[in-house]
Amino acid sequence: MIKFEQVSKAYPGGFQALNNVSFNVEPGEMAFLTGHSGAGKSTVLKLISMMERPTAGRVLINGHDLKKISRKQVAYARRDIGMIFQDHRLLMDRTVFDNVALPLLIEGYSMGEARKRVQAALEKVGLGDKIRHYPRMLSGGEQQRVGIARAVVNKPPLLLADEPTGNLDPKLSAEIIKLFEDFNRVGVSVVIATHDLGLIARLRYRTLTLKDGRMINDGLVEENL
Ligand SMILES: Nc1ncnc2c1ncn2[C@@H]1O[C@H](COP(=O)(O)OP(=O)(O)OP(=O)(O)O)[C@@H](O)[C@H]1O
Repeated sequence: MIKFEQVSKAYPGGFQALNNVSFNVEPGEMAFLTGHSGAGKSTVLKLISMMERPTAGRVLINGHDLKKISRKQVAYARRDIGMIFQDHRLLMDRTVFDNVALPLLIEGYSMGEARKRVQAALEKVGLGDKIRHYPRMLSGGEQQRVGIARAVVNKPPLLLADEPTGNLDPKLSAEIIKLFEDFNRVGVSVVIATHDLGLIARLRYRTLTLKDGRMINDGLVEENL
């Protein structure tokens, strides 16, 4: 699903955010990506989602070398990736429906089809009765769920989450992780970047650990601690 081959990334100005990073994520796998602040977690996610390009090495998604995807093709290729952010990035002056429908309407779905799919996505995240609400009427955990519904509404095979539980207490965090597990159980590949080691220690998932831009460990979390 995801393959990094000796990937390095230097940002303009010369800062080396990633140094010779190699790893694979198999189709249907769920993995955590961890490391200290500034270790390079977000950079890995940005390279997968084509928001940044590597300065060396290759990133492959489903066998496609992302270097060969032109800027024009990026939006099309991104449809296979659902992104979830810590700050959820919802449009606060739009309803839950408008927020979740956005990727579908951009893709050209009819309003009728969008309505069906948005309702189904909201039901999967437990918010079937909140379609007409505005995000500010929802709790932080519920807002994060709307962000997840928006990420999954067009059924991408890959979900990338950047600190999805960063603003939530442990109980709500566990509920959000459970949602990712539900999607993973039906075959979606999931990569979650987090520095919450307590959260991942309770779960037995593969953990990729970055330190100063290098991959220092790739295994179950017990091996990392
Ligand atoms: N656009 C950019 N331009 C220059 N430097 C950048 C840019 N984006 C990130 N960096 C630097 O690259 C390094 C890695 O950043 P990255 O966001 O990948 O880390 P992270 O592990 O996700 O950190 P955090 O947990 O704090 O979000 C940091 O030192 C950061 O300052």
